[in-house]
Amino acid sequence: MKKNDAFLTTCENYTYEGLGVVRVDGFPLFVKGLLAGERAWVAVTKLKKTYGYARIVEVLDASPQRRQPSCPLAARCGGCQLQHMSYEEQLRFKRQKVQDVIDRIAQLPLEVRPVRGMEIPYFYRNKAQIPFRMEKGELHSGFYRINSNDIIDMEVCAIQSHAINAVYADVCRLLKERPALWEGLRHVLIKHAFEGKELMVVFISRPSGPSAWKELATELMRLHPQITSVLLNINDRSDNVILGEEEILLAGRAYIEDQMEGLSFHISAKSFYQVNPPQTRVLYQTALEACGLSGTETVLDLYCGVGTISLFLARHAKKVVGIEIVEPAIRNAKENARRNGITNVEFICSDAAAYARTVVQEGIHPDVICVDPPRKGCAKSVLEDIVRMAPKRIVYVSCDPGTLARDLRILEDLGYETKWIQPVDMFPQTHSVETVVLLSHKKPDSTISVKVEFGEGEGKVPLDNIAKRAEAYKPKERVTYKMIKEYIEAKYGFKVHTAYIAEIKRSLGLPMYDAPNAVEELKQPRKHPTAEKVEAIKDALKHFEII
Ligand SMILES: C[S@@+](CC[C@H](N)C(=O)[O-])C[C@H]1O[C@@H](n2cnc3c(N)ncnc32)[C@H](O)[C@@H]1O
Repeated sequence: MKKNDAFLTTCENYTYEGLGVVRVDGFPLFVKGLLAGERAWVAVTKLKKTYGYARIVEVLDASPQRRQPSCPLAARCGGCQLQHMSYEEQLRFKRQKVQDVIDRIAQLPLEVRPVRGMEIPYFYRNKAQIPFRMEKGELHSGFYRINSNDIIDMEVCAIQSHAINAVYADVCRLLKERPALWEGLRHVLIKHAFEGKELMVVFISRPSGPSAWKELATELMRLHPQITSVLLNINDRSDNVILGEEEILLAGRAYIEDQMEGLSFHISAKSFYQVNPPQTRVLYQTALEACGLSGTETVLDLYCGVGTISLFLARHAKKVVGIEIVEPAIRNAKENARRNGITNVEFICSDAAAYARTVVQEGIHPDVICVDPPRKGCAKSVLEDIVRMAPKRIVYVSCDPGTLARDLRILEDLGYETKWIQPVDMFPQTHSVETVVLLSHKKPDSTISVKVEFGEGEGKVPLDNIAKRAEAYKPKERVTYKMIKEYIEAKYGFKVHTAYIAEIKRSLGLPMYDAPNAVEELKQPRKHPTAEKVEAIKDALKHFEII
């Protein structure tokens, strides 16, 4: 087989990212836009040792699940990957995606429940982060082209809320009239509180005086009275981190206010808030069901963001403690508790791992532990400390099935049994899926291998041992850039530059080693990795247990 060879073949199923999978004499080819069951002519575009990529030349038998994408940019934009699939097929694909990792990585004999989908799977996003760039004297904005850093000019997005689309249109128009602001502009972030009917606009720029921005903010608020917060965020970093440290309030207040299920929330520019409001209710309802609260339980909510799940659960529990690493999010969470008159909740700004360690050392045993970590999942030490706390239930909310499956395997081995797995579609039209899992203590006759008593004396583990064990989890082998590059090439089929790996490591605050071929001065400005490469590098860093 070689590049451009064409084959008549039938699509069997999908990859993790939703590409169609065909086999030619057993050799797998991944085809963008091809649906399961479709017979098509495909032409090879790229070949690797064990797999390849192909493009559709002609679909002969189109699937009844094929749809005309409602967004004209769908084929080029990296934002949505599944607009060519009916929504029913998207849900089927997502369930299978979770099932595959449960079978393969978690190795659990469990059937994943059907995905809880939404009624109208468009215009649902309450947050847009749009890159802006000046090129050849013109201002461009939109989304990144698939596998690239190029911007595709976008006017309307099919998954952002209508209000965000309307504000974005005026932001573009007003910016085009003010070329003095173009040079430093990097991104515009727009957040929309659906129930609160408020909007926040954040201009993210290199260092820039606020006066011209203030004038723009005033004009924007005049056009859209629902905008109650306009900020200038200063970001002079050279990596892919979107928001900088410094924030200047241009107009209104520094947060917006939203409501959900009778609770009200303050959301600031930097705090995490679920992006699909109708489905957030479904997600939290599912988490509540998993917690099985009767009103007498103490609950630990690790990775709590602005405290939404904590406050949601507090109405059904005796006490909830929420842990979050981002300081402004914890400030919002405390304010949210106060404003909602909820007194049985406490919020603590801490790294989840450090807090879990303290709870174990103090011998506290919450009845239920809920975790909702970022995509990288929970560190192994967090899972072990959770098990040491011996809760009756663990509720795991996850936005990455791969890391979820890895963590479920660890918890299973430590004595916690997965009871059910419920995916919820928080991101229609994209290949991402959220999942809620209930785990509970295995029956008394089964072994819990890490439940130990701490302290001095026979049969007890001295507290010093914890630190020693934590040390043992650090990667033992010095992982080289070459190993990271080889892993990425084998898994993703593309190469990444050493400088990109270094950039991501730096942005994550990881230790840097001397690069033997580093140069003092660059001949040309350094390029930045595409979003896809950033993900691949982070995945490799996770694989080698560097993060
Ligand atoms: C997926 S969000 C969940 C937020 C919240 N549960 C919600 O539904 O809105 C993950 C949160 O974990 C926080 N986080 C990331 N790393 C953390 C760490 N090491 N310790 C504590 N919180 C962390 C992030 O800031 C983010 O708010």
